[in-house]
Amino acid sequence: MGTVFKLVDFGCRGVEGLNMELAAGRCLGLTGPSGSGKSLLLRALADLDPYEGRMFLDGVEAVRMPAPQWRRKVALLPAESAWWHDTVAPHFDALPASWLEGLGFDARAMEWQISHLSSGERQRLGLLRMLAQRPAVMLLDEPTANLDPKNTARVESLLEGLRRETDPVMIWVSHDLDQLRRCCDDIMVLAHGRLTALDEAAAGDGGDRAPEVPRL
Ligand SMILES: Nc1ncnc2c1ncn2[C@@H]1O[C@H](COP(=O)(O)OP(=O)(O)OP(=O)(O)O)[C@@H](O)[C@H]1O
Repeated sequence: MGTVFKLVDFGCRGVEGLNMELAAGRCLGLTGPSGSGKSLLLRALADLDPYEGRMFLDGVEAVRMPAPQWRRKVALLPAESAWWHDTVAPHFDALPASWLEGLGFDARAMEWQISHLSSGERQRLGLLRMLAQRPAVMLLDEPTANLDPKNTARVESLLEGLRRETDPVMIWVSHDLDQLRRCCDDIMVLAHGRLTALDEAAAGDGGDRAPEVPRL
């Protein structure tokens, strides 16, 4: 299977010189100290913030695609999702009932007032809204940060099922290393403007060496 998502000399606020290839179906875990730039990196990958260098999806460079089209394909789940209608339903064109149930909702959730949602409900519905776009690349910014263990398990299970069915690329930001070990193929640490494999970072082996180019 060919490369799906590729970064060449990619840089944004806080990260530079990033070269990476993520094949379809791969999930990259991304962790690092608070304020190290993980959210900013995801925003740049979604073409929501300025970046340097080049990024490609299935060989098509981002600059060759209208930004809204890129963002539908390379979709960001932000830590705080934005809502613009009064109720849930108008934010969705179509949503499989199994996904709704998988995250612990029933059809009545579609009628709920946005202003009445708990932070965990917003987070889970925000994830469903992103998934409903059927993106090729999912940029998940702490997707279970507001959730209890039961709902965390629901989210992990739904995403694992989708990985098996539709082969998206995922970049999953979290401070929970156990979660990243459960859900991701590889884990990298963002610190001081560079990405390092978790094992290397843990061994304090980063030194001044340039990080390996991950081909995942
Ligand atoms: N629009 C902005 N302009 C300037 N600086 C910003 C902007 N947004 C965030 N920052 C700063 O950039 C740094 C990285 O922020 P970012 O939100 O990416 O961190 P993070 O690694 O996701 O942190 P956390 O783990 O706490 O969520 C922080 O110091 C933050 O204050």
